[in-house]
Order: sequence, then C-alpha cells, then structure tokens
Amino acid sequence: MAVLVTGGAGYIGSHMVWELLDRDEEVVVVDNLSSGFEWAVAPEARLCRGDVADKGLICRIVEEHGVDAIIHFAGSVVVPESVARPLSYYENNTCRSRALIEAAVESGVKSFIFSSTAAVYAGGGAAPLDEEAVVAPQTPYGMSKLMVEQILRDVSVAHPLSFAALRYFNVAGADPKGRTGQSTAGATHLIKVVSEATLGKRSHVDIYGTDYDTPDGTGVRDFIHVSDLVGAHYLALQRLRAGGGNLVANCGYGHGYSVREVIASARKVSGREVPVREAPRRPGDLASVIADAGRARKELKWAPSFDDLDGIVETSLAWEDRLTRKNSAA
Ligand SMILES: NC(=O)c1ccc[n+]([C@@H]2O[C@H](COP(=O)([O-])OP(=O)(O)OC[C@H]3O[C@@H](n4cnc5c(N)ncnc54)[C@H](O)[C@@H]3O)[C@@H](O)[C@H]2O)c1
Ligand SMILES: O=c1ccn([C@@H]2O[C@H](COP(=O)(O)OP(=O)(O)O[C@H]3O[C@H](CO)[C@H](O)[C@H](O)[C@H]3O)[C@@H](O)[C@H]2O)c(=O)[nH]1
Repeated sequence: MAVLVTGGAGYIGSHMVWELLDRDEEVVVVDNLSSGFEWAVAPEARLCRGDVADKGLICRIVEEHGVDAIIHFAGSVVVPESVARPLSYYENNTCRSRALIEAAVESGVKSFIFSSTAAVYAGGGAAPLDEEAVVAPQTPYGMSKLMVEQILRDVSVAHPLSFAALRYFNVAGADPKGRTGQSTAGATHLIKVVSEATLGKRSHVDIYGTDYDTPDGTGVRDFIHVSDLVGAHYLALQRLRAGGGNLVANCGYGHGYSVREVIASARKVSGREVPVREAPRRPGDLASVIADAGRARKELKWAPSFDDLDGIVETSLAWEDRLTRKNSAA
C-alpha cells in the first residue's frame, strides 16, 4: 500500500511527505517542479517528475506501487495571478485535477484528499466561517478549487471513490525539525514576507491597509501551522481508509491575528527590527477571515499542537535562515 502525493515538492506537500514517512507509509510523489524543488522531497520518497494530468503515468504508478490513496496538492497558488491569468488557473487547477480524478477512478483508487481553500467563501463578516457559510469565490483561484470539490462530489456518487476536501485558511510556519519549509522565491504570504524582511532579505514589509474595521486597523487572518495542517490530512486519510465517507472541512484555529501582531511577533521572537511601510489596501483583501473548524475537530478528532503565533513565526524564521545558508552554499 502506498500514498501518492501530488505537489510533494512544494511547500505543503513536502511537509505531507515527511508526515507520512514518519508514520511508516510508503510515499510516491508526482510533481512537475513548476514551483517545487527536487531537493524538497524527502529522500525516502520516490519522486516521479511529471504532470498530474498524465493519466498513463498516474495509472502506472498506482499499479506499480499499490497506491490506495491520493493526496492532491499540485496546483497554481497565487491568487492575484489567477485574476490576471484565469485560463491558466482553470487549466492547471481544474482541468488537470479532473484528469487526475479520472485516472484515480480508472485505476481503482478509493481515497482522494484535495487541497481546497478558504477562498471558496464569499467572506465579508468578522464571524468565523463554518462550512455552511455562503460559498461564492471572489477570484478564479477560489472558483478553480470549488469546481474540483463539485467534481469530487459527483464522481463519488457514480464511482467507488471517497474524498476529503480540506479548506485551508492561512498556512504558515515550517517543519519544527527543520527538514522543509516555504522555499518559493517572491512568495506573497504575509509570514513568509515578514520572515524575509526580518532576516534582511527584503528592505521592509508593506502593510496593506491600516483602516480596516479591525482592532488595530490591519487585516486579520487565521494562521494555521503547516504541521497541524498535514496532521489533519493524515487523520482524513485514516477516515477514508476506514470507510468513513466524504468530508468537506475547514482547517484553521478559529481565531486570528492582525498584520501588526504578526510583525510584533517577529520582532519579539528574533530580537530584530522589522522595517515596515504603511501602504494602501490590496485590492480584493477582506478585513478578517477566520475559520470555524469545529467540523474537523469533531469528525477527524483533530487536535492542533502548534496553535501559537510566536511558535509559527519562530519555525518560519528558522527555515528562512536555513534557506539562506543553503542557497549561499549552492
Ligand atoms: N499556501 C497556502 O496558504 C494555501 C492555502 C490554501 C490552499 N492551498 C493549496 O495547497 C496546495 C499546495 O500549495 P503550496 O503552498 O504548497 O504551493 P506550492 O507552489 O509550494 O506547491 C505546489 C506544487 O505543485 C506542483 N505542481 C503544480 N502544478 C502541477 C501539475 N500540473 N502537475 C504536477 N505538479 C504540479 C509544483 O511544482 C509545486 O511543487 C495548492 O493546491 C494550493 O492551492 C495553499
Ligand atoms: O506583504 C504583505 C502580505 C500580506 N499582507 C496582509 O496580510 C494578510 C494575509 O495576506 P496573505 O497574502 O498572506 O494571504 P491571503 O489571506 O490573501 O490569502 C491566503 O488565504 C486565502 C484563504 O483565505 C487563500 O487560501 C490563499 O491561497 C492564501 O494566499 C492580508 O490582510 C494582507 O493584506 C500585508 O499586509 N503585507
């Protein structure tokens, strides 16, 4: 029995691979390395360089390795880019996922876990969003993911395939053992940007908007540590293998921190100055996005271990530092 992890050379996927190996699972990775790194894949996993839409490749891997479950992280992830290049996002995130699901059905894979996102919700209020909140993606990125959720729902009715679609809120931090982290240059995620600025890899952090209706005027987000996130995927895998049925569930902690609080945390944890510049609001940003993750806690018995902003920032800074030394040694 083996687990196929698509996008296993990327940020979240590379953590998933370590999580599975730590639990003695056999792991095969399919990644086209469009934004991932070969070195990010744990050496004990088998990396097949290729595209998730290559049905021949997927079916061959399923057969050769006895794959019983697919965890599908591969995709394009930059929200503003999806607004500028919608066709490319619908192609990579929706059409290629459809092809992968078809390969899963044809090769008899029974369990499928999909990376969905809080970007499927309309959002807007300050209250935590549960899975019954209004779903109305504001960007092609969010819609490209919601369409895959619907494909999975329909396919699971017609074929013996069960799925979990996990809707991530703001994923951050890095493996506490320092084995992997967020490595993409030019990333736009707040905690990555703050980590780079703290270590002098950027001149400053732009604070996008200081006049939101939030306690300190800056945007508030529910930051979930990547290790807790992949832990939820492992629980979802166990549920599906045990015949537990389909699940759509939010992944977040249920409370948020503002942009200023994140910057203050980086200053505290590092003891360094973090230069900031107040900037206008970023188009499309909401004031506050918080998860109600009651369903994941109830259905998966998910109990997070890293719900601590300073800890998240600390692991992110540690990885950033490691990455700097790794890149300068190369
Ligand atoms: N990072 C977040 O905050 C966040 C939030 C919500 C959802 N997600 C979802 O989680 C998943 C992983 O995100 P990430 O942050 O690790 O991104 P990432 O860019 O680090 O990883 C994506 C990986 O997929 C690979 N890939 C892309 N298209 C492929 C294809 N067609 N075939 C094979 N490989 C392909 C890339 O090379 C990369 O290794 C994505 O589906 C993303 O939409 C991420
Ligand atoms: O340099 C920066 C970067 C971000 N921000 C602010 O920090 C907050 C978080 O922004 P991110 O870009 O880190 O994340 P988003 O909330 O925009 O989006 C993230 O969460 C979404 C779900 O809500 C999707 O999952 C998406 O993939 C993921 O990038 C926002 O208020 C943003 O304005 C700054 O002030 N400066």
